[in-house]
Amino acid sequence: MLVRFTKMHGLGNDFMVIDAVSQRVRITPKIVRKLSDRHLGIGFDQLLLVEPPSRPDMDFRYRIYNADGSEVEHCGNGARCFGRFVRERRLSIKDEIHVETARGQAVLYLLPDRQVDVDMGAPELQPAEIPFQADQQAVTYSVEVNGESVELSAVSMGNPHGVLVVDNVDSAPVETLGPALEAHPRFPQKANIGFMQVVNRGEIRLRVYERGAGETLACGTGACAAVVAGRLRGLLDEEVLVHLPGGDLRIRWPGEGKAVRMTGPATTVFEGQIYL
Ligand SMILES: N[C@@H](CCC[C@H](N)C(=O)O)C(=O)O
Repeated sequence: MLVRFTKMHGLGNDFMVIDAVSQRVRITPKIVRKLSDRHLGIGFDQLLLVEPPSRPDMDFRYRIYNADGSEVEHCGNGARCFGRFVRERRLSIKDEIHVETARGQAVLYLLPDRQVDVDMGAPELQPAEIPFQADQQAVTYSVEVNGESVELSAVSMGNPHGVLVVDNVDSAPVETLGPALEAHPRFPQKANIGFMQVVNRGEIRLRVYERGAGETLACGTGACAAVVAGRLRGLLDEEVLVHLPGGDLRIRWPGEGKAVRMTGPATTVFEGQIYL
């Protein structure tokens, strides 16, 4: 089966995007792992599959697979690339696009200069919903890992995140604590782990060790989770500029029960065809 695809990225978090609206595609975890290989395949952090919606009030459904083949609930940078993709492939001419994800929905607003604004929905903070093992909801939790105790916030943006505050992201133990916390038993479905340095009340620096992909150049849901965690800890204002290794995202969160908004770029790199 010969399949057309587009290679895209959001601040260096890169994607293979496949139109499953106008072509037939069968994706399995094994195929995703093969395609994600940066030496033997296309190479990407996530594969995005654009499908017809299952509900009449939605424009599309979009499925997300991590490089390790696991299917996940949400992807912020992917949502922006998805928005540009449906416009560039003329699957939609709308500036406001409603999309179903594995655990909810997102609304995308296409802006000039390849910028996309995304309504990411309200964060979930109840431990059982994240999921995170704790007796009751708290702003931070002490977690034993690698023989030490770390303080983290647990937030779901549809997908699970743990967020640590560090003095300096450049020297943060992302390579050691990242994988250990990603697979920590208190995150029964694993988690994305963010390391946040607060620059001031309107600016943070962030590195994210992503579940199923390792450290990426940017993580959209990770940026939203970090701002939510920083706001809950009283460290940040409503609008925050998030500096990631691949570039900047603007995140806005008015507070509990309200949706998080994320604005940033989406870039097309090339188009191709591959036998699956
Ligand atoms: N890169 C993404 C998040 C992709 C999914 C994540 N690795 C997970 O397993 O939840 C983003 O930009 O949000």
